[in-house]
Amino acid sequence: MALDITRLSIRHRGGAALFDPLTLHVAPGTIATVMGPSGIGKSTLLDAIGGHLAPDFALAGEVWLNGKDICRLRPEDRHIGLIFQDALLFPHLSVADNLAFGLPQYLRGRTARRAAVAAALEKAGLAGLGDRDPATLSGGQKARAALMRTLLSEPAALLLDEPFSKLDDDLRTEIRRFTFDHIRARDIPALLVTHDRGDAESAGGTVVGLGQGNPA
Ligand SMILES: Nc1ncnc2c1ncn2[C@@H]1O[C@H](COP(=O)(O)OP(=O)(O)OP(=O)(O)O)[C@@H](O)[C@H]1O
Repeated sequence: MALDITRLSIRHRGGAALFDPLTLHVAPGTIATVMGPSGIGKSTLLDAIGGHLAPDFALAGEVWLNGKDICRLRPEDRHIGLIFQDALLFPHLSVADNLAFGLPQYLRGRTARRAAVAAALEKAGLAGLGDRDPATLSGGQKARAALMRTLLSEPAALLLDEPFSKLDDDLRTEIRRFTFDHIRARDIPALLVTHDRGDAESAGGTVVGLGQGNPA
């Protein structure tokens, strides 16, 4: 299923629009990149699509996913996965339990759930590390675990907010390839916010620049 954004704009209540209306088609298995100056509203755009827009912002336009306009749906009904700059793993859960947290409710039975987590750990190069405390993982291992947890929830689309910006150069290239390969393999649309040209080139999809004051 594609992600279709139609004339989306966000306004601070009582203020001007953050950026010119955005229209963007993101095909399944492709990664579109959103760039633009600091403060233009890139993270706020992802908040709006994910359903986490702060109440002091107002939204206009449409976001279509799975054949419906998701703008009025609760965040949990949108089935959108989020990946942030910090690999957000729960510190009080083991690595395996972190991944299990992403599993869909319909997957019943301890054996099936364990098998799904083991397969994901293996894919992420984390086999044997399931019992670890997340704090003992390296930066790259944390990033791969966080991605796997999100993918296990079977998102219909993925939003990535500067996901590689805290990784050093070698790791950045590796984790970027790992992340993009998995998105393509899942055949879901993804939207990437980044300041890095290399990220945008590696994503290989449409690149849009958010701007202000251009005629629509
Ligand atoms: N909760 C909030 N209430 C009021 N203004 C906010 C709130 N959150 C963000 N803003 C403002 O909204 C604008 C957009 O912020 P946002 O974080 O989306 O920008 P960005 O393009 O992601 O920036 P950066 O590239 O620096 O991360 C900024 O001017 C910011 O100060």
